[in-house]
Amino acid sequence: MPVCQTPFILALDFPTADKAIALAEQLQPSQCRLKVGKELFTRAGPFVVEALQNKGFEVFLDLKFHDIPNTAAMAVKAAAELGVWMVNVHCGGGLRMLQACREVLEQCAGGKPLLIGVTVLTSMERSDLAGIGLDCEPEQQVLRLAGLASEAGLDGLVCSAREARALKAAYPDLALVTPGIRAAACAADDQRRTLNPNEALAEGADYLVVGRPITAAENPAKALEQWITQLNFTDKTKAKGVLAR
Ligand SMILES: O=C(O)c1cc(=O)[nH]c(=O)n1[C@@H]1O[C@H](COP(=O)(O)O)[C@@H](O)[C@H]1O
Repeated sequence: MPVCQTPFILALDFPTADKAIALAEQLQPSQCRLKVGKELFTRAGPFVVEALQNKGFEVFLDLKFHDIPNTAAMAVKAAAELGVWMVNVHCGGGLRMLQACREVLEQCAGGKPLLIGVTVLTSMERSDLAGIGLDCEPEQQVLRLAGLASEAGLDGLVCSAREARALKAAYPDLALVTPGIRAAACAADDQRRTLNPNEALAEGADYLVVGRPITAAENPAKALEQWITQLNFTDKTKAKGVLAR
């Protein structure tokens, strides 16, 4: 049975380890997993990951590795050695990069992190894809990249919850990690493909990544509690083995 009892992953996009740890101290590992991303990790390094793990939290190391196969795979290995629960890589690195990342984990002794492929960032819409030479809807590109992730044997995908229904139909075994979660009253910020938490679960999302709507609240711990109370997730977590490690 996993420690965490909800699908929430809280994005700790803070400039210092002190701020991230201070918030974690107000939360329980049963309420959410914690995500350490580029800003916090670049400033605080592995120390902050270890500090959060020592408080009992499962950590998603969100560094979105995207490089030549060997470099990306060695970075994934380093993440595994930190004992993180989940790590992500960009599917845009291509099939050989994804395979190298999956293969390196097979050689790791001990607990392996879930290896998750980022498809199309939730901040992007059709016009952004046009700007990088892709003349298609985000969902088409997401499905194309999901095919690579599935072929490479990854555990899941980062996508918008808007694509979750189509992805679950095509790739039922892949866990869907969905950022861009916004309650009706929240600002979208730089997100473009958003959905509210209950809609996201109804569409098939397995994990809900939320940052600013909770971390920028006056009382983030209280805000998280409210988000949990308003969520219809009981049946889903009981039914789904995917929420276990
Ligand atoms: O991989 C991610 O976590 C991620 C992928 C993606 O497509 N979109 C996305 O927003 N994220 C991350 O999810 C978090 C969303 O934060 P908020 O927009 O503040 O809720 C940020 O830490 C992003 O880096």
